[in-house]
Amino acid sequence: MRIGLIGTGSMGSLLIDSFIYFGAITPQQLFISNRSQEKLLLLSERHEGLNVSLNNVDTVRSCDILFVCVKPLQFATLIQEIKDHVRSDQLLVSITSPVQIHHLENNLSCKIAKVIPSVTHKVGSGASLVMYGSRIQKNDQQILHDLLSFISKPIEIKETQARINSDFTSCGPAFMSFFLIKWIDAAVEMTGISREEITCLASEMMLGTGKLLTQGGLTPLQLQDLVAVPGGITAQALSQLNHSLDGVFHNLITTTHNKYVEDVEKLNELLGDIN
Ligand SMILES: NC(=O)C1=CN([C@@H]2O[C@H](COP(=O)(O)OP(=O)(O)OC[C@H]3O[C@@H](n4cnc5c(N)ncnc54)[C@H](O)[C@@H]3O)[C@@H](O)[C@H]2O)C=CC1
Ligand SMILES: O=C(O)[C@@H]1CCC=N1
Repeated sequence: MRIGLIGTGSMGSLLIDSFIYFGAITPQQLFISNRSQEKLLLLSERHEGLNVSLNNVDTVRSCDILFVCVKPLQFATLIQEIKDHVRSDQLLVSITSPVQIHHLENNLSCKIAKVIPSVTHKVGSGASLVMYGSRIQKNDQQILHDLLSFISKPIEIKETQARINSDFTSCGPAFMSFFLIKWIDAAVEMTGISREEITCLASEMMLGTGKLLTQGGLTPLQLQDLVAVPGGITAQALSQLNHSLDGVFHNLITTTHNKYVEDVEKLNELLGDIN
């Protein structure tokens, strides 16, 4: 199987590194291109045998599955460039939530899938969100599922729920890190503990919490109740947090969804059928 990847920015590069590191594919099976050369050179240095090009059409012509890892508003130019070169037997995988499957099926003759990855795949962890277009066969689903399983836990979702799901899976690591940064800042400022020491403890705590939720058979509520015994320190702090965080998550979801709708509207204009 030959894999193509266009757009070797942060997520494209992470997918390349992870697919190779976790043994999904060899560098020789990968054909990649990017608008600028610098990131391609860095990837070539890391992975001997990788096939690199500055020409996206070379990438399209060389592969069976093509990952498109450019930003939403960069799709129109790219589609214009590759649309006459894709084949009906090829599978194109887009990794960004606002570009809709119908935008791609309207403009490209190949099979289309949408996968929202996560930075957590760098360590072979986290869920990848998978959505299939109308031309996808059972066999294509199996191939994509097997490939993603090397680096993640693939979960099929409805495209209408891509935003809320990726709020958790792909924005989530940034949200959780933001929460930790604020908490660590306060700890350093108020107690004088070293940032390195408390960051190390906080990271171990996040790992352990994640394991309890994924492997330890606990729901978040059960976990909370195990720690927050009535009348204890945690229970008191949680009551304060509950008060302080009132409305925060509704605002968070409103913000991600408003930005998503804004992007989809721009894409509807840009990706109406391109002739
Ligand atoms: N960063 C994350 O955690 C996640 C990102 N995504 C999605 O991945 C997409 C890419 O994000 P990043 O990698 O962070 O962006 P980025 O800006 O780092 O990478 C985009 C790359 O595409 C290249 N590019 C743009 N137009 C091109 C073209 N016509 N031909 C060839 N290369 C072209 C750029 O030179 C750049 O290297 C975004 O749409 C984002 O929503 C999805 C899930 C998670
Ligand atoms: O929906 C997306 O495309 C993104 C990238 C990070 C989170 N969500």
